[in-house]
Amino acid sequence: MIGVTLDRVSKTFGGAKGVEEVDVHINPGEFFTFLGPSGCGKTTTLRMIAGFYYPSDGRILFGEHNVTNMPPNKRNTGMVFQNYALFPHMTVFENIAFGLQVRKQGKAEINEKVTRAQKLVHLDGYGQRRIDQLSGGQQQRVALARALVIEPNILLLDEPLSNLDAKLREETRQEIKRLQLELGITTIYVTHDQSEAMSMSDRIMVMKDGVVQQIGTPHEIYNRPVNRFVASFIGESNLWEGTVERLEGGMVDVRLAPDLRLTGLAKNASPECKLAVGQKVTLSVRPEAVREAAASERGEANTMAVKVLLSEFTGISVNYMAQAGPLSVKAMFVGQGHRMRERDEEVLFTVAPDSIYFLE
Ligand SMILES: Nc1ncnc2c1ncn2[C@@H]1O[C@H](COP(=O)(O)OP(=O)(O)OP(=O)(O)O)[C@@H](O)[C@H]1O
Repeated sequence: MIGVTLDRVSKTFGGAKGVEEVDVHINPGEFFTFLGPSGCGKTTTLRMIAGFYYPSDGRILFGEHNVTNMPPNKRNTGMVFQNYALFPHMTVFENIAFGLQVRKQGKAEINEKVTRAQKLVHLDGYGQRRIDQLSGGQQQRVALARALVIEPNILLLDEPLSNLDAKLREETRQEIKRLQLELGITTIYVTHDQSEAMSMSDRIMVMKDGVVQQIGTPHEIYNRPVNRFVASFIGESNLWEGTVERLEGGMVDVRLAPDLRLTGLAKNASPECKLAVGQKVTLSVRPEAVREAAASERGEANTMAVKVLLSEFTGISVNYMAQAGPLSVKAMFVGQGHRMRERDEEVLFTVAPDSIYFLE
């Protein structure tokens, strides 16, 4: 198992910015994801690791080994592309065997390795099928087997699930995770789908406009986003703007409207957010952190009277869009105990101080 280091790696395309100074170390055996919207630079970064692009600046290391200018076929990476890039008129066996034949391995060895790879992705017995006789999910597994059969040091996956329907996507994502845990292979995964990133990754690198925004575990990124972009891109969040009114004993009071003030903990602030009296800040509150308050809690700190604009039942939760004065409030109640409120009903909502996160 080896790790991957990107040492201030940049890529420009004829003067246009691709990615800027990506600086990260991916640990041996780690499942690491590049996450961000279209055009943020995740594919460009992956392609530099594969060797399809060379960086304009910076260094790429596999373990201690500098591979910055090494051609792709010397890097021993296995790659799965969004469109799989399989040979449609060839059989499953021939597709999986291709990389081994290029490496001039013996027939018996190829047979054995391909059979093992087919088993690994649950395609035993499919060797003689042609690719165009397979479902999308099966094709995806052929692409995975083809990447793994060469026993790569690093597995690179570029949006491998985006051509699958929702149910198959879910199954295949568990399948990829199972394989990765079984093989313990260092894996770099590219996606724009935050739920995919959250459920599969050891760590995530969130990117925007070619620039890394945050690197952390799913838990850190979800609970301690560094800025508004990360907070709104990863899951849902209420983002409320206000002014710090009081800062005392580790507590922060923020005025959001003439008759609405919320109190949070000063320690729950992103590194970029400097809390000071008079300072404008953004409060990030996850919908599932909003709770319904009892009538007896009216007037207490952090309790707000809201008017329901929209309520929906999803099977798992009841979701609300509501209004508290000028503030839009998204809330989510999970579980059976909640009585669903109708449009225009007045309800009391409350937010625990420790579930408020302060952003710049
Ligand atoms: N070969 C290229 N020539 C010129 N510009 C490029 C090239 N490849 C990427 N870019 C530019 O670099 C930036 C990053 O693109 P990249 O494909 O890495 O983004 P991405 O996050 O993978 O997006 P997507 O999910 O749409 O593939 C974009 O502005 C893109 O237009």
